[in-house]
Amino acid sequence: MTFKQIYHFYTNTYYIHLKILIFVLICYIPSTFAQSPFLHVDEYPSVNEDFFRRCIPVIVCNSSSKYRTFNGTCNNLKTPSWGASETPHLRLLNADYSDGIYQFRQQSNGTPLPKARKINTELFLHNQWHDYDEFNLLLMQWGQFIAHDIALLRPDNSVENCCAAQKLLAIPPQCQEVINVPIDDPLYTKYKKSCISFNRAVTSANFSCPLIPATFMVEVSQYIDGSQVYGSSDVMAAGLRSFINGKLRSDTFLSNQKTYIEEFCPQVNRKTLQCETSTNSRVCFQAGDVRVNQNLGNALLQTLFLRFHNYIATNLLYINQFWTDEILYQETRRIVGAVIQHITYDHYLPIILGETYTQYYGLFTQQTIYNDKINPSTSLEFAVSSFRILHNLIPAQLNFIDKMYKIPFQVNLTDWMNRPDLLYMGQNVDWLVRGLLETPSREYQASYNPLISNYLFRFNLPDITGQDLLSIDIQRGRDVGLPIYNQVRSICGIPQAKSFDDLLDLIPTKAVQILKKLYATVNDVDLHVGTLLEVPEEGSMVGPTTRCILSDSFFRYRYGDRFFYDVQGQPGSYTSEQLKIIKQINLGHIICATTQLHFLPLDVFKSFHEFSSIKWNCDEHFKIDLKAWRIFKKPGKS
Ligand code: HEM
Ligand SMILES: [Ca+2]
Repeated sequence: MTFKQIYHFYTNTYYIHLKILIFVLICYIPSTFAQSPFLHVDEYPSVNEDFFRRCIPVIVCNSSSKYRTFNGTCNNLKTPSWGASETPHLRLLNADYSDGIYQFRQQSNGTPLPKARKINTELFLHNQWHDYDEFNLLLMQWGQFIAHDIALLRPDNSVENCCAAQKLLAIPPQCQEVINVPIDDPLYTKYKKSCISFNRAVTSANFSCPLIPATFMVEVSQYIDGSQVYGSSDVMAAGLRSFINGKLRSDTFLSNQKTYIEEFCPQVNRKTLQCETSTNSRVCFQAGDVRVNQNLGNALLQTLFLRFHNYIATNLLYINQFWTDEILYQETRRIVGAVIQHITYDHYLPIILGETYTQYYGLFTQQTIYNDKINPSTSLEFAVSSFRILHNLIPAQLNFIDKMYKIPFQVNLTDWMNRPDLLYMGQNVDWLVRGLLETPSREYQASYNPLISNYLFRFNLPDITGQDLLSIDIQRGRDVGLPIYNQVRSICGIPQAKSFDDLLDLIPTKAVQILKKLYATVNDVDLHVGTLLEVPEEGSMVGPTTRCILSDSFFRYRYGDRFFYDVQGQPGSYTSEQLKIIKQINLGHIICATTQLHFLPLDVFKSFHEFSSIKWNCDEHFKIDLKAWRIFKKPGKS
């Protein structure tokens, strides 16, 4: 072939067609992955079908409804209870119990598993710790806010102190697995503390539906739908509404400087929610999620979203004066839910999982095509381990930062649990928002901070030594019968380890040496322990097994949600103008709309660097224009 012929060959029409074909294939592959990701979502999960057969009442759906139900029913019209509150979790793998039903699993050689607290002190607690330069605490806090949208597994607290119950002749079943403290514990031994109270989680039996093996229930709507703001039942939602102009009930008062109105979640009697009652504190908020008061950062985001709802409702009324309270409330709720989804998928997940990976997996930048075969329920592997891995980002302290960017004070997160009083004082809401924006996050690493590893809930318990969140997470995994680490590796396409040394592909040598001492075999290592030790994947914050389980869940919450904000062809799907507005909104818009902060970085999850970052004016860069929601005609009039 002469050069001319070669040139001609490569430029002739066949070749151009070939190039088009290759181009189409390249474009098509990612969307194929979107339907069939690495962990094949339809292949593995099992849910106790008996629950659906025996214990779910008949649900009648209105398929033309524009709005979600509060409990999540009727999202999937073929199986209306999928993703609903008070339905079981998915299990990606079968329950692992020594009796196949409910008793904690044992090691392969028949001995008990190593103590959860011992695992923490030997493997994790004394690791050096460091902060991220790149991301701030708002990123961590967003994670918890989302966790409360999709997961709630309640401990059975009908016995208050399970440690005290150990002395009873017949130990109540929910107290049978307290966290025993080793005699040489570096902290608790000093206080003569030998037991951390642990209440096993409620099962379907507590919902009059006893099943085998133990079946655990998600008590909130499992879709990302803002249920932490609105509630997961009709009764709860009604209790939070003002029934005036679409707004939520709130407590308002004049700010310290008497220049603006401060708005907060309404208050309840301290004893009714999980607020701490022993001190003189007086504030206890009510919101769509019972954990609203759990820590200051979470109570802060709940406050901002209450304010954001009322801000949007007020603006919608302004442009559609004839809208009733019901329309204003429902349309606002849809916008708030859409914004929460948008921030989660377009801003949060790309940081946690990696931008390329989320794109590849269909979690980022793609249009959502709803698939009614995808079960949107929360998996136990996700809720009890993989998403909790990000507990390692929680800081020990929170900074309050004033207008002059000075830090008037700092608090230990663990000193203010279930006690949101501080938010109510002075300009603390604004100061804490600034604190979360300006403080670097704790870096993803193989440990939790020493305060939540030792002093969790210290003021909410009879003794001031507190609890250990990492031990609780490990123990909770055993409580719900999570599969072992090695098995989860395997469903994620990572080679199953035949010996401890095979773990060296993902886990550092020093940690593998300690695992060898703690566990009898590699097939005994807890999921939470193995995944917390994994070194993060390039470009992502988490290790490969965690990334696999997180992606599986966020894929379900998106493609299995008929009301996902960009799904087309459903009653009330958004117009392209409305979608454009939703996609412009980030957490910065919400902060600007709900606080007295006037300047923000464009990317609010990134740490601010004095010399290299720019702050942008709220009025110019974070405005929300709702004119795409303007209706020109009154409904019912032609
Ligand atoms: C801000 C400080 C936080 C504190 C003090 C905290 C504390 C807790 C506690 C006490 C539990 C219940 C443990 C049990 O009894 O089993 C829990 C559960 C959980 N946490 Fe956190 N957490 C925080 C932040 C986060 C973050 C940043 C994430 C994820 C990004 C997260 C994800 C979860 C998940 C998924 C659950 C299980 C929810 C359920 O199914 O009930 N948390 N957390
Ligand atoms: Ca929800």
